[in-house]
Amino acid sequence: MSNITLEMKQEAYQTLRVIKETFAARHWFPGTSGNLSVRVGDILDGQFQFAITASGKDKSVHTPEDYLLVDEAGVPTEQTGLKPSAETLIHCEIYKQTGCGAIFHVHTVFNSLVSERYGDLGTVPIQGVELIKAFNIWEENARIEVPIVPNFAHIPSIVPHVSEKLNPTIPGILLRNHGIYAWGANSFEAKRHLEAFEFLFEYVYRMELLKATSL
Ligand SMILES: CSC[C@@H](O)[C@@H](O)C(=O)COP(=O)(O)O
Ligand SMILES: [Zn+2]
Repeated sequence: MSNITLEMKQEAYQTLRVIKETFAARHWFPGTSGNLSVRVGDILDGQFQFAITASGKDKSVHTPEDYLLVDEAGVPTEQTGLKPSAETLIHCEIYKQTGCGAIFHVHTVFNSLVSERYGDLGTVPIQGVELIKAFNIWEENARIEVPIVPNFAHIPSIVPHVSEKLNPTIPGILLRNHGIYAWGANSFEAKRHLEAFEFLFEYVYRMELLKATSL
């Protein structure tokens, strides 16, 4: 599509590169897991493009073949031998539902454990923890519920669950025993949200353990 300039594309790739390096240093991409995307340009009549990590790459290293541009259907918009992330359709759906500007997905032990622990409930309830303010929720003793959707090897089967359970006031969704998708208006906000979720999941895990061991 012609409205994306080379500069816009390069800026998006550079943004992903910096985020990727930062998260890799935290060991947030074990075993090639995780994927990152940023929208490039506006959403016009439901059409948009975003830069996304290529599938199956070692996200702890940089190569000239780490990213590509896709459209709102997840189809590459340029000639490339690269395959977009296997989970591109989840990114497409989140962009469509929220109009956000960046989406980051990581697998961590804490987000996986917590998603499994609360999987049958369908949400992770969290109340009264300061980091909830990172989601722009400022009320006293705020309570949030982070949605959890089932995980399937067949990614298109996950998408309707994301559409159904996505809560526009909570910028993240857990895939059960898989990982989290967090998003924001831009990469700065998506990073803030992801960091807050990870803090809160570790808090929930440790608090449960504390309660269980101090009985
Ligand atoms: C290698 S385990 C992780 C994958 O199955 C998947 O969940 C993931 O997050 C990365 O897939 P990718 O296609 O590289 O974006
Ligand atoms: Zn994943």
